[in-house]
Amino acid sequence: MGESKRIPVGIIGASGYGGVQLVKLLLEHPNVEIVYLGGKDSAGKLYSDIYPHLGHRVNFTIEPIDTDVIAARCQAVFLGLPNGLACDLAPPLIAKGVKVLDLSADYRFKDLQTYTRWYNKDRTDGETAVKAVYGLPELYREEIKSASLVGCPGCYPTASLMALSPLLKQGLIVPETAIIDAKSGASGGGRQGKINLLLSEADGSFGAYGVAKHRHTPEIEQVCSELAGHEVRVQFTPHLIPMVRGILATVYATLRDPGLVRDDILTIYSAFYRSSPFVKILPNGTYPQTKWACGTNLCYIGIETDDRTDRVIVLSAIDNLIKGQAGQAVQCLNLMMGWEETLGLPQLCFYP
Ligand SMILES: NC(=O)C1=CN([C@@H]2O[C@H](COP(=O)(O)OP(=O)(O)OC[C@H]3O[C@@H](n4cnc5c(N)ncnc54)[C@H](OP(=O)(O)O)[C@@H]3O)[C@@H](O)[C@H]2O)C=CC1
Ligand SMILES: CC(=O)N[C@@H](CCC(=O)OP(=O)(O)O)C(=O)O
Repeated sequence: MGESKRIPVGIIGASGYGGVQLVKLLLEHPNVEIVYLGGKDSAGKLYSDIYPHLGHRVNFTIEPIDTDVIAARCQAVFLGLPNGLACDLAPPLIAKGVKVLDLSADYRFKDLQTYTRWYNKDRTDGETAVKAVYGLPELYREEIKSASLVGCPGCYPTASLMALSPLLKQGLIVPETAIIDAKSGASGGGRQGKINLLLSEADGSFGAYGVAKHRHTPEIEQVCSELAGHEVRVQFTPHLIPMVRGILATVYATLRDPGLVRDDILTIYSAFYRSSPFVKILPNGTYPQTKWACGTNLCYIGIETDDRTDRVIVLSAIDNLIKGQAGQAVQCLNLMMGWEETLGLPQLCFYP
């Protein structure tokens, strides 16, 4: 595709971590051209003043958010905003024919009452929300291809669901026994001044938060229930780990058939993800490290069984800002535009 065929795209929330990942990925994407960067407090600022390391590649000024201007300029727009804002912006954009990829939780839920309960915001955009597709290509690839509005999954749900989905879809586990123990780097909290993310709080320490009440729980349960064919409750515990990026999710569940061994499950996972270019199933006895996924759109999965406890243990590692956020959104855009799913998305990490 030549330069003139690039589609014009915008990024709202460009000054945030999701925004800057998108800028990097889209600058290197052969089929898009960034034509609009939007924000609130950052409006009027030169992008290179916020991110001087990009000064040699970008000459943008962040603009105030104006849906008429966005619709006039952009064919697709990424919303990288705090929860509760996209649901006001997406309806006018969708009505004007712009494809919307939302990185927040606003369009992840089928049942808006569940959203309101967990996110404490009433919704009046039901007509728009009903069009939204959950942006996990490994599960909803066909639906994403024809979507105009994609609610990209949270970082923890991405890591958790990549590990759990084959087990639930194939009925291999007792669903209610699933326990997800996940660890995230600090960039998962965004580019804001939060006390728990300060170096002096987070460095050299490691702890859980949101135990039995993290807002990603209902999102994970929504998809698990769909896969299992009945309502499923999971136990999800997130932890903040003193590193910048990456999530490792360790999932434990009781096998329905205790005779199932690791090799059988590896075969099932390989078949389940055979058309998913970003999923790497690790061979026997290899367990993923977050470092392998960092900077890439990959999800590494390792599997073990324990014949003493009749449990399966599945580990998945992603980069929370790429496969867990901006990269996944670009993967969805590729599908929505009918392009190769892997276009413009890194598959080799910066190592060590
Ligand atoms: N970080 C992660 O690992 C992941 C995050 N997400 C989700 O993606 C979204 C973006 O996250 P992240 O990039 O980390 O967030 P950041 O905190 O890094 O950035 C938030 C952005 O939102 C803009 N913003 C904040 N308030 C407003 C407002 N009232 N009106 C307009 N713009 C506003 C800010 O722009 P300005 O400075 O101009 O005000 C900033 O660019 C969130 O919904 C988050 O939950 C999803 C998956 C993973
Ligand atoms: C380490 C850290 O703080 N992580 C964030 C996850 C961010 C995310 O994915 O949130 P959304 O669902 O709102 O998009 C958290 O637990 O709140």
